[in-house]
Amino acid sequence: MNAIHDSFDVVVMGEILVEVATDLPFAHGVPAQLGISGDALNVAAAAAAAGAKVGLLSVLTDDELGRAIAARIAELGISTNLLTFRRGQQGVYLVHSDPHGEREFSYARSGSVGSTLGPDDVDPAVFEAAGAVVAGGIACAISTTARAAVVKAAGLAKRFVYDPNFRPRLTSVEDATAALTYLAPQTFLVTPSFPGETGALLGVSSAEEAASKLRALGAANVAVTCGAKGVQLEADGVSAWVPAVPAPALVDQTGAGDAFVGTLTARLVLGDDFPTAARYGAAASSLVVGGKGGTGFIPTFEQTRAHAAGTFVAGAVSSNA
Ligand SMILES: O=C(O)C(=O)C[C@H](O)[C@H](O)COP(=O)(O)O
Repeated sequence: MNAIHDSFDVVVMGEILVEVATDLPFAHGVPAQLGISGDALNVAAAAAAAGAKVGLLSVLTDDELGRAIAARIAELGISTNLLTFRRGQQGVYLVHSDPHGEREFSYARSGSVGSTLGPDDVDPAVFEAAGAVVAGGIACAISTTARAAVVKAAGLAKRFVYDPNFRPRLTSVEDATAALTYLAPQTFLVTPSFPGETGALLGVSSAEEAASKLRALGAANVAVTCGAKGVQLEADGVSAWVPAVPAPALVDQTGAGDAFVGTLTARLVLGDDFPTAARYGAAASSLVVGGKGGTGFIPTFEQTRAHAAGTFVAGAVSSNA
């Protein structure tokens, strides 16, 4: 066992993407902003900002670009010890945000180096020791090896957190539902979004029903994110509604769900109870939408705490990309 790896509060796994973000419909082309993102990095950045010691298991290209991405990961306060470098091509995605902050994704990632993540990359010593392990439906969708890596991690983790993150351009409803159903009994926490994922993957029409159905499938705890309204919790045997914290600025919703998951997971591992941790998650998520792209603005925990308490100064939102 490697002592460096023993003490991660949170380990996140998945593919890191180069992000091309634009306000214009793709048909109108540039201008666009370049960033480094992907669900796993967004979650890891939020967890690190929330005070957790975070490791990110991901595969990068063994070249200048891979090293530049690793430098950005370190800058976000995330350990680079779990990164692996291999020959291959870096995955890219384009995100178009409309004036209401809604987004559309398009991908160039088929066969990418990130999708070569596999079970051999999952070191049992690291995953058993972590306070929590976070993985999602995107990792399950990008390749059979990445899905096998998630399954192995779920079997090792003390607290396995699964975000279904259904992406119709990457996977079918059937496969995404199968992954969720298979993994649910091993989860400490599942974080679907309402109404999109809960309708498509669970066939339910309310957040409460989604939580009950996931509990019946074996999930220990559930947090159903309901966008700008709030979060339905079914946790520690108690149902609770956590209202959203209004966003001071709306630029791009990309990464809002991931910021919630990362902050919630970090705060739970650091000892907060579910409603408190979810309130911080909601506050972080409502600040992240003030920046463009998944990691365009990651609030510090001081900013998140102030926002959760209603004392955040709106002018403080600015890009820290
Ligand atoms: O689709 C993918 O593969 C990505 O990883 C792109 C995005 O960075 C996250 O998916 C954003 O997720 P939200 O927090 O739900 O906005």
